[in-house]
Amino acid sequence: MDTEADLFYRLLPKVELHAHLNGSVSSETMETLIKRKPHLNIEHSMTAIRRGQRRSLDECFQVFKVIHQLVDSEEDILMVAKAVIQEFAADGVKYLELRSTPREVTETGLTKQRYIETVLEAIRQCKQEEVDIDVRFIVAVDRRHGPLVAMETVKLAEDFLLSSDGVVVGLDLSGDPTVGHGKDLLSALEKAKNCGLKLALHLSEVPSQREESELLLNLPPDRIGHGTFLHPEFGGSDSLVDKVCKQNIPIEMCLTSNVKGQTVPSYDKHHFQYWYKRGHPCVLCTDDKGVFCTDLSQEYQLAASTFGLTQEAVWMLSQQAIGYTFAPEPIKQRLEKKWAELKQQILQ
Ligand SMILES: CC(C)=CCNc1ncnc2c1ncn2[C@@H]1O[C@H](COP(=O)(O)O)[C@@H](O)[C@H]1O
Ligand SMILES: [Zn+2]
Repeated sequence: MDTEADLFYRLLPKVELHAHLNGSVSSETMETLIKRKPHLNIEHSMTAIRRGQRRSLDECFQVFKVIHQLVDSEEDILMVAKAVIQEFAADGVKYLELRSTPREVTETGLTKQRYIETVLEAIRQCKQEEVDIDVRFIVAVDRRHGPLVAMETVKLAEDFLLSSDGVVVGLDLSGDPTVGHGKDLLSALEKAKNCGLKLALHLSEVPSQREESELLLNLPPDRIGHGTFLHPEFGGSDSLVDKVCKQNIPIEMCLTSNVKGQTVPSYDKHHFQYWYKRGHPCVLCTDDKGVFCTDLSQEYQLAASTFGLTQEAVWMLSQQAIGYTFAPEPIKQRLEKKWAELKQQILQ
């Protein structure tokens, strides 16, 4: 049962800006998928990292391979996307930017175009069913697939930017950070930026990406995912920190993901502290709520208890996130209004 403190975090209106679709599948939905495909012999323990468990980055990426086997048709994607949106709404998320890598699967006839269309259909159905959440979509580029695929994905994202009635807002760069180099993807990312797609890039998620981060920060991205190793105490550099600060680029922080994926040794050592203290734009996110068995309320609660944030400070954190969304100005104003209306009821 929820305690009073839990209730505050659940009722707190929240903005989620860093959520990978296939990493966000809940254990309930996973049960359904596993039952649908018994021949794959997949057990639940292969798709989630539970409380107290830690995995290497490599092992974490193996988990996505398993999930991708379970989610490989239009029917699966529609079900998974609708469930994920409904779960975020039930957790008090009022605005969600969902991201996903379009895939093609020959056996099921899935194409990258249909993949995106199906996610957009899920968003449309949730809106029609009056789920209390505004959802936008960020098309993801998996760095492992190299420059040609990246360019193809950008073209697809550009088409949807023009035809999706404002639902497709940006481009993500993600995938195993130890594979490939950002320099090979620069021209695709530049093209995306030039055509009006906002850029949300995973940056310095692992050590030894200084050179790549310098290059990508020159674009510059509109938001940074993780940015764990940007600052000098974590092996980054003053020049990287300067660039991020001068351009005031918001950083998406995913505490549990970083602790369970072992890029950060413990919650209290998380780089959230470094940036938050400087007054830099920080936004708390889940990354992969299904894989890491968390939700956004829990991430806010963890940040508050670890770093001693008052409820007022937590409220500010969630409200400021509105400013870091890729939503157009009228939507931001609508969200500001919603936060103002809820403030008196929730913040005592
Ligand atoms: C391994 C670990 C600690 C994960 C958290 N950090 C991550 N870093 C980079 N890319 C990611 C991460 N989590 C999810 N992704 C990307 O999101 C994909 C899953 O969601 P989707 O299929 O795009 O819908 C993964 O295959 C991967 O490309
Ligand atoms: Zn991520």
